[in-house]
Amino acid sequence: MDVEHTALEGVVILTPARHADARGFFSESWNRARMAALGLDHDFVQDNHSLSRAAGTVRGLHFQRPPHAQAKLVRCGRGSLLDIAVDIRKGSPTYGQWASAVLTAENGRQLLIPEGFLHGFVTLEDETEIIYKCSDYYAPDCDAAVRFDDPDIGIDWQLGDAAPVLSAKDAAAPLLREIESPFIFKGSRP
Ligand SMILES: Cc1cn([C@H]2C[C@H](O)[C@@H](COP(=O)(O)OP(=O)(O)O[C@H]3O[C@H](C)C(=O)[C@H](O)[C@H]3O)O2)c(=O)[nH]c1=O
Repeated sequence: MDVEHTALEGVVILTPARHADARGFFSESWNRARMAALGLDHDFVQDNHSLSRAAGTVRGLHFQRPPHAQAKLVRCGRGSLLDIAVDIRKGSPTYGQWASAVLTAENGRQLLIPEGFLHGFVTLEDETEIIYKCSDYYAPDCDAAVRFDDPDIGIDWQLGDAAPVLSAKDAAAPLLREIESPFIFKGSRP
């Protein structure tokens, strides 16, 4: 499996091996022992899968507050998307900074996002499906969001002049500076 680190500590781009043959390919999209051997283990308990019909759909920037904070392992099942992580760990040297990866059904790339980060994505083509593992269960009372277009974060969503397809919840989300992040930076991983 190929492992590519990003500017955000703990946010990692993974590309599992694909075994191609005349029928197509086979890939172990997640192997807990292999992730543990890389020091990237998380106790995932829930798989999510969503379909976005139109290119230019933005979902995010979301997180769940403790005690139900979630690490996520994100991949694209159909189409293509730009996946985004934003560091909101207070005291982090990269607080408010973002990292991205283009995930497509073709490239098989995945983005690992630890607890303490916002997650969002924009679809790059119609009929895009995202599939991702979460390290805690859905907890609506802990569900939280930050504006996708927060100028202090300054994400390039590659939308050009087009307005995104956005949920009412996401359109009404606060700016990062308007929330109190519940996450504290604990220094580099051991
Ligand atoms: C997240 C979630 C949602 N739902 C229900 C609640 C709503 O009835 C419906 C749509 O929920 P929402 O509009 O929050 O879905 P997204 O906008 O795709 O939100 C997700 O998108 C960003 C990118 C994420 O990383 C999070 O997993 C999550 O916030 O699914 C569930 O039943 N279980 C769940 O785990």
